[in-house]
Amino acid sequence: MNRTPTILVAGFGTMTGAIVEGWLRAGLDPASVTACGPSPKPVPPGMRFVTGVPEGEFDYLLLGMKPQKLAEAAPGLEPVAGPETVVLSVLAGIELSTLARLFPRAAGAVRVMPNLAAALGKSPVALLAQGLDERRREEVTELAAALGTAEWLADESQFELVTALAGSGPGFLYRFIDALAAGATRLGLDAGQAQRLAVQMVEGAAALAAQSSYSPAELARRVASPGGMTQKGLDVLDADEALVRLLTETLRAARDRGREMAGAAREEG
Ligand SMILES: NC(=O)C1=CN([C@@H]2O[C@H](COP(=O)(O)OP(=O)(O)OC[C@H]3O[C@@H](n4cnc5c(N)ncnc54)[C@H](O)[C@@H]3O)[C@@H](O)[C@H]2O)C=CC1
Ligand SMILES: O=C(O)[C@@H]1CCC=N1
Repeated sequence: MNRTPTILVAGFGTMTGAIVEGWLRAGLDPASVTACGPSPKPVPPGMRFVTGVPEGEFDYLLLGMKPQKLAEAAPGLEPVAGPETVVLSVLAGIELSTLARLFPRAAGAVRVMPNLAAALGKSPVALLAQGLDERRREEVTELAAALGTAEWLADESQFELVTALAGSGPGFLYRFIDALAAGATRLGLDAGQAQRLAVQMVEGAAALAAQSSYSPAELARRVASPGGMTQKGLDVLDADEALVRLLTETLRAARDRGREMAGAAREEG
């Protein structure tokens, strides 16, 4: 990065905490990050927390409160979002037009959708922007890349679906891991051992999928020896496309809730 940008995090919670952890891990100076909110929160060494809204200008205002709290918080934050400030929002279901309405003087607005693996620099980071010049777009890409893999979207209509996949996705995967362990426990394995085996298996399998030249479908085929055990299990998941149908409905439900929240925020304007 050509400069160390100053960042105000409004709403220092689970997600923005993971983002800041990822940035610090990537070498960002903690003194360049300030967090603010209604009540004091512990922050990493070298970083500042201000109760309320601090004075001054920041290169970025990162919004991290619950989407339903934005309308209440925005008027107090607007004074810090001047013509040099880019608003970054991880808020599910808050559209660029809502951000532009609430922060009309800002240099631009970016929807950023990571997940909690941002803390490890291993999150996909979906991005969609309005009003950014090329220099700020490059800087935003670098800030996102420090958290994992930056992925610019061209079309806001896909954003809630991408949120369901990349943002909510870890929640679904954790449920899957839990279900694997629960299934093994029901079949007789010790619960703690089942959970350890399931987590270690997923860690290795995901790492392999991420670096392999084979697609996940091909990797599954390579695990399943013809006439062997894995194929019998896959047959259960594949019967009537059971798993694909279940996950399509899972993503649809999450996406539709995002659209609902977007509609509610639009109507508040
Ligand atoms: N948890 C996750 O995995 C992900 C969350 N997100 C988004 O991140 C946002 C926050 O979610 P979490 O971190 O899970 O929630 P959280 O409850 O952990 O964090 C929210 C923070 O906002 C603060 N806050 C409340 N009212 C405020 C106000 N008026 N001004 C400033 N700060 C205020 C709270 O004190 C809290 O620290 C949501 O909008 C969500 O859509 C996005 C992607 C993934
Ligand atoms: O559950 C939510 O609404 C947020 C969005 C993605 C992950 N958590």
